[in-house]
Amino acid sequence: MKIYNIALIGFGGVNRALAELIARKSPLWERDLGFRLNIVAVSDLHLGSVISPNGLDAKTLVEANFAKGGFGRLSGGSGEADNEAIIKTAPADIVVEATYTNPADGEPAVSHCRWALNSSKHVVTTNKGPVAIAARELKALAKANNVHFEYEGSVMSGTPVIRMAEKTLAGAEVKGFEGILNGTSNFVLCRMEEGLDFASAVAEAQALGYAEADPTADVEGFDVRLKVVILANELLGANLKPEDVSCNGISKLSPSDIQAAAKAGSRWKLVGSAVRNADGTITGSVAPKQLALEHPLAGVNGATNAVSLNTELLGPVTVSGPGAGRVETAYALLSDIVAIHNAQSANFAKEAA
Ligand SMILES: NC(=O)C1=CN([C@@H]2O[C@H](COP(=O)(O)OP(=O)(O)OC[C@H]3O[C@@H](n4cnc5c(N)ncnc54)[C@H](O)[C@@H]3O)[C@@H](O)[C@H]2O)C=CC1
Ligand SMILES: N[C@@H](CC=O)C(=O)O
Repeated sequence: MKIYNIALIGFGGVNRALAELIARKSPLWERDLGFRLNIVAVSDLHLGSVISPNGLDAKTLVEANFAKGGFGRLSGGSGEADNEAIIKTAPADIVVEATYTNPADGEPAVSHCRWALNSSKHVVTTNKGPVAIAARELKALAKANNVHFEYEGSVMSGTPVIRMAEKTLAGAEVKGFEGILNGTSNFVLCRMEEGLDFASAVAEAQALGYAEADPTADVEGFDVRLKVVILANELLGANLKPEDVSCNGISKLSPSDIQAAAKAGSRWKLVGSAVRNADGTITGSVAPKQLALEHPLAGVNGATNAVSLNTELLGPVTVSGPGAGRVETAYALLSDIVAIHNAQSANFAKEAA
């Protein structure tokens, strides 16, 4: 049985959900996926850090109600989050980066990824900052160190988009895309259609684990802008930076705008898109759009996301599924680890042949 030692950087909603899944699903994963995940270190700004070379019990980690600095009470623990030491020295095969997304410069997560890759540890992350801002550098670093940098959860949480488009649609020639790429803002728009006020709808999205640490990123479109950059760079071969993508959010939409759209047989949606122009340049944008009810994105509700990829050979291909949520996003981390495991198993098989 293959065992992957993992270090969790950030122990908020997503990484905690991954630990919960490890506690509940390990026997199933051993049987169906052929590996076991062993948590050897955790570091969190609020809780501190802990290394345990033999592994920490996932159930205990999740169930213990740690106070601020609480990891300091554990054997091998400290009340401070010493991310750099944890990432560089913990006996981990895989670093799971799920600290907060910084839309400005991606830090400190970019550094977390660099430290891990330079220590020849694989990185799986749901953090959009390092992917949107430093993917080229981090992919090159991963290649140089013969490890993987995987980030399926950075767009549409656990719903497969990046790997699906790259692997399953290889050769179909993606020319552009448009989608609903933020669960919080879509949830807020839907709740406002039901009569809730903006602030209460945002508070609900926070309670459900959909929103960013600072929900301004959700409602002002900054989060979608990062996702447009990620998809454009991955699927269209662009080299966009966040500041290249025009960005408007939903915070200026009033309840009367929303009611007026309903009367006119349409709905407001926050749409992220990118297109390859005739001269080969790529243009990306984020903007609220009033979509007729017949539009394929108009019926997408709550924290569900959807993206239509416009391909040369198939026309539009639309993927829809959860765009946010703790367990849904933890699943993306598992899917990244499965991808690493499958690639490694294929390599071993090739070497053995
Ligand atoms: N929750 C969701 O639905 C989704 C989240 N993501 C991304 O996944 C990441 C994690 O999301 P959540 O767990 O929901 O966020 P969260 O806010 O619940 O947890 C983040 C955790 O990271 C810790 N943290 C912050 N800065 C740190 C640092 N410098 N060092 C160590 N720990 C630090 C915080 O104390 C907190 O416990 C974020 O980047 C988010 O944008 C991506 C897709 C969906
Ligand atoms: N806050 C984000 C989480 C996923 O990226 C969202 O609401 O979509």
